Amino acid sequence: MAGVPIEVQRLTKRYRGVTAVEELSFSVPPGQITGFLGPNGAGKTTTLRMILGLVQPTSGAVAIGGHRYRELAAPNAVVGAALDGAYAHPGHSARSHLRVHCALAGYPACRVDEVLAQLEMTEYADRRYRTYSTGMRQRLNLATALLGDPQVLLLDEPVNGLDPQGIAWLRRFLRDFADQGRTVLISSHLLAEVQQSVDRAVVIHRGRLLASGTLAELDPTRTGLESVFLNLTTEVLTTEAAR
Ligand SMILES: Nc1ncnc2c1ncn2[C@@H]1O[C@H](COP(=O)(O)OP(=O)(O)OP(=O)(O)O)[C@@H](O)[C@H]1O
Repeated sequence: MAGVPIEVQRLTKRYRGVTAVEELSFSVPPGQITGFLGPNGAGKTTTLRMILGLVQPTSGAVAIGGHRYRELAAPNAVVGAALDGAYAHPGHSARSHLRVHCALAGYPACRVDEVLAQLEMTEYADRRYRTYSTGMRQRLNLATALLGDPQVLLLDEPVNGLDPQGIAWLRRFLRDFADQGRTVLISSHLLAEVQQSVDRAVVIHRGRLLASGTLAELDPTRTGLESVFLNLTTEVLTTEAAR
């Protein structure tokens, strides 16, 4: 299958009294890792949920390979997602959790062993979830997202709670995934950490786009995305104050 890009087109989401996302547009190309960055409350999770059709936008649209999520014939085989807060039954093992998800989605049962091996989880696959470290739990979320062998991977804050080894492992995994021509979008509020893992970034603040592009475009002097972000937000605040 040719690469599957994501196009976010003027997305807006308003809750009663709160504008979570406003007129947000950006592209996520295949074959690369795109960071979706911004501080807590910037609107990252709401946007990811709108991409997945879990939250209805107030206005705007998302195209995944040219289609809306709900128009995809086999959405889980196109887009795999691990949103923050996903969890398994504490008494289940990774293997039984994956078997249930595999059966529910109608994937061949062999996907469970394939994904466990792919994510190097075989060693603890039969232990109960309640005994898992944060890193193991994150990895199970990722494994669940991969069951349908998707072309697109959306991960909400995948670096949270990982130790340096876990971050390095995830970085290698995502690079390999993107090198196969697949699409990766990972959200994070840890700009400096994620900078080392991504090819491009979409930076948002208060639901609005601050900047998007390759790392070279966003940070030509290599001062780091954190200072780029601080400069951009200072500009926004100064402009707002001058109005
Ligand atoms: N269901 C909801 N009802 C009302 N407000 C909401 C709802 N969901 C999100 N919000 C608000 O929308 C804004 C954006 O939240 P969102 O969770 O998308 O941000 P985020 O960038 O993912 O932040 P975090 O990293 O803290 O999860 C916040 O002000 C949040 O309180």
